[in-house]
Amino acid sequence: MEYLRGLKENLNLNLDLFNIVSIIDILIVAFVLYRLMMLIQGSRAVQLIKGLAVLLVATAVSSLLNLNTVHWLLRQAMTVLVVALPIVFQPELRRALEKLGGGDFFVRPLTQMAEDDRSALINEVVRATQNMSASRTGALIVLERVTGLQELIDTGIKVDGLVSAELLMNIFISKSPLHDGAVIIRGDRLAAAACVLPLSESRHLSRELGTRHRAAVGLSEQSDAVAVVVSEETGAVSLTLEGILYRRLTEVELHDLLVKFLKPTTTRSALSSLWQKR
Ligand SMILES: Nc1ncnc2c1ncn2[C@@H]1O[C@H](COP(=O)(O)OP(=O)(O)OP(=O)(O)O)[C@@H](O)[C@H]1O
Repeated sequence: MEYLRGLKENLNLNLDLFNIVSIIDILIVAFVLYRLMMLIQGSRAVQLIKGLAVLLVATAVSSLLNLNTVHWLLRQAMTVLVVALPIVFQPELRRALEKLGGGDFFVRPLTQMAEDDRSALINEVVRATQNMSASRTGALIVLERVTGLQELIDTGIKVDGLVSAELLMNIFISKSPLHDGAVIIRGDRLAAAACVLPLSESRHLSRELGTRHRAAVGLSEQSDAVAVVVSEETGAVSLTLEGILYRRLTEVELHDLLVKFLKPTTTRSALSSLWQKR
């Protein structure tokens, strides 16, 4: 009897411990996995993970159906892949480790920032845009949402400064060495300037639009980022999202679109966009 009571108490204690420790454990793993997915999104690694998932499922199915030869072949392929992966993805791995060490891993995406901070950032972008529009200063400002833009950030020059209208205007002044190309904003930081974006090949774009606008549309076709363009020729302000170009925006229209498009994403929509075709 005594023994049974002791066993029960022991079990209860272990169950209590299991609950708290397991929940913390699961939360940590979920957070790390989520951040890892955000990190690799938009990079070549996404395609690779999809390929690996297919291979894993095929291996499991072949084992279940006793397809011995197919199963053996798939297992050999997996072994070769595991050895080849660190070599092929060496740049991505290095970047991920650098990010982890540099603290970028924990940068809060724009869409998940506190509302006041996001609203302050939008105001700075709108203020810079209006000033540059009035002075006909060409500009291309990219705001990262869920898709990681690390590969594009790497094409430019690292800035890593707090976003302000003054900083943006300073970068795009025509004599500035950083004025050519795009700036990319990640969270509340201006990550890099002079970045090269992919050009859109769309035939639906007006002929009067040059490469600055094509670059903004191109980026928005390949990622979920928002890009704001100020035309050097006309001072007109445009915004792109998902391949759509919103042209000749007033200050209020630009502000409202930014508020709308940068509103917080749910984890579900973030994850579903991770698996969208690029
Ligand atoms: N692939 C690119 N990525 C980022 N920026 C680019 C890219 N291609 C061009 N640009 C920027 O666009 C500028 C050239 O703009 P261009 O006059 O061709 O475009 P536009 O759409 O007509 O704009 P604007 O109305 O300002 O003249 C370049 O100096 C450069 O700063």
